[in-house]
Amino acid sequence: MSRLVPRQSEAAEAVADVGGQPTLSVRNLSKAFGSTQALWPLDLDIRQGEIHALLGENGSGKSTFIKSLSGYHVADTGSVEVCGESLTLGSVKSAHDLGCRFVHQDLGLIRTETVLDNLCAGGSYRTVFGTISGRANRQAAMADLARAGVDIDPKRRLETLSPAEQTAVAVARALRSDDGAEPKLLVLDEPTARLPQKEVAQLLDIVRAVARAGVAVIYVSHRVDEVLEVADTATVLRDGHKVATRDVKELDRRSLVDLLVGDALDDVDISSHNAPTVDAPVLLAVDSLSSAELDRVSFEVKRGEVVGIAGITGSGRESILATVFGELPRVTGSVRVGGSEIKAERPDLSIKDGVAYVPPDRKIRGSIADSSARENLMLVDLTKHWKFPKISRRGEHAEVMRWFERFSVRPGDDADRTLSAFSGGNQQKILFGKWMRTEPRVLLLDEPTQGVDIAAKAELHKQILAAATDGGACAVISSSDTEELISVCHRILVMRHGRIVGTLRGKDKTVVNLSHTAFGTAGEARK
Ligand SMILES: Nc1ncnc2c1ncn2[C@@H]1O[C@H](COP(=O)(O)OP(=O)(O)OP(=O)(O)O)[C@@H](O)[C@H]1O
Repeated sequence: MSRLVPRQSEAAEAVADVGGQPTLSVRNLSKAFGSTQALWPLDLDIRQGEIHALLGENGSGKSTFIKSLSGYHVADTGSVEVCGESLTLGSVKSAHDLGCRFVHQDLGLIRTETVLDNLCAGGSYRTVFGTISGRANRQAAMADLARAGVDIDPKRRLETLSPAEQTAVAVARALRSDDGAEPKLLVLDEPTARLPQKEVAQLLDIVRAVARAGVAVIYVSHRVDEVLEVADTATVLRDGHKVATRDVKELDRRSLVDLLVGDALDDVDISSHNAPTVDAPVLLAVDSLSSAELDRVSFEVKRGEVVGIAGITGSGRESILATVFGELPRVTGSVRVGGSEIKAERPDLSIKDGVAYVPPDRKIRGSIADSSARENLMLVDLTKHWKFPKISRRGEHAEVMRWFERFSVRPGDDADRTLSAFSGGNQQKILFGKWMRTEPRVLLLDEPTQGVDIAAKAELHKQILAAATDGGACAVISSSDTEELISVCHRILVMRHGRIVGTLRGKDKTVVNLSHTAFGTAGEARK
């Protein structure tokens, strides 16, 4: 059994600076891409053992900053010191040698391998007299894992671990010091973006453990509440400028959101939107749908309704919408939209019947990264601008600009740049626009706001609600973000072991109820 090391006192208090020198000292660091100044000259100091949150709206420059630290980008100006030693800008090796470590959202682990093999990836096994020693490696692995605050058997296969534990393995691997380069700084890029709510607390414990071990942590996140809970300090970027660096003790949710958006934020609250009337027609009817991961799932969604799907990883939540859409194979069951049958494995026909599906892994399935934002937006339906014998570029451009404005895509004036040159959150907005322009009757949204900043998230939520309540459509949202489901959905279907085990609506839609139902600890589930 794995166990997470109990939470201790605040990290920053536990570790004193060595000789008063910051672990990370950044001066005047800047980076432009063509005419886009992604990062204006930036100064930043981070102490040993400090958890420093980095926040900012989509396209504010967070990734550019981190990639300039890691050596992936060559910064245009500035200098970086790690514990007083100069980093060679643009050199991945220099960043590593000085102790900078990076854990990205996709973790870069092999699910079918053991924890030990993942930790030793790249061949860094311990040897005794030239022979790989199982015992020495296991002991070293346990020590590495303890550094990330977990006690996991290194012989376990990675896929048997919870998502938070898998993140701990990625952190432990990043913090290995086999080659003699002691880790000093750990950069975590949105580590909780894909975690179910219940595991967020575990992940935050891992971050605290790392800081207690004396490593400075840069914690990139869009989640304000998490930042307030775990970070000692927060830096907010906006349009490539540093807006502020604050002691988190001086901040509350309101003041941090104000720093982020520079304006009052109008959060979405489902209670201000009418639920569909009892006699509203059923738009989506799923009947006894089974697949490799689903077990006789049935539900209906009425016109005007927004329904959420919750559940832990492996519950069926991740595959249900792709199966309904016809992208994943079905074993039995039927899906009907407004009376017509949606065939299995024929997403092309689903689209014709008015179904839109926004997949979670937009980089793989949702978009063509090398095509322009305009081409991606127009992809699903080019007929609107077809004027024999060619496409009207002017009409197309005008429509693209309208979508850019509606979703505040940044930069907002260049739809011809490739999609991959937009920040992650802006790519998601473009992808969302692509489907919204087909005016779907049924919107299937898988993790629709992952990586999207707080203001854009509120805007996307408004658009989803408007599409359902005013536009005569309905929406189903599958999300690991419990608060998103609670604030946007009229009712939430909770999945476990491939089945719907409970439905939460009204006052029952709480984080606690949701977790209990998802984990099967709520007694007899509500139906
Ligand atoms: N390789 C690139 N080529 C051109 N422009 C880029 C490139 N990478 C980033 N940009 C631009 O630099 C700006 C900052 O982007 P960056 O990815 O740093 O934002 P971010 O804060 O990480 O956003 P997100 O939260 O959406 O990931 C954006 O305007 C983006 O379009």
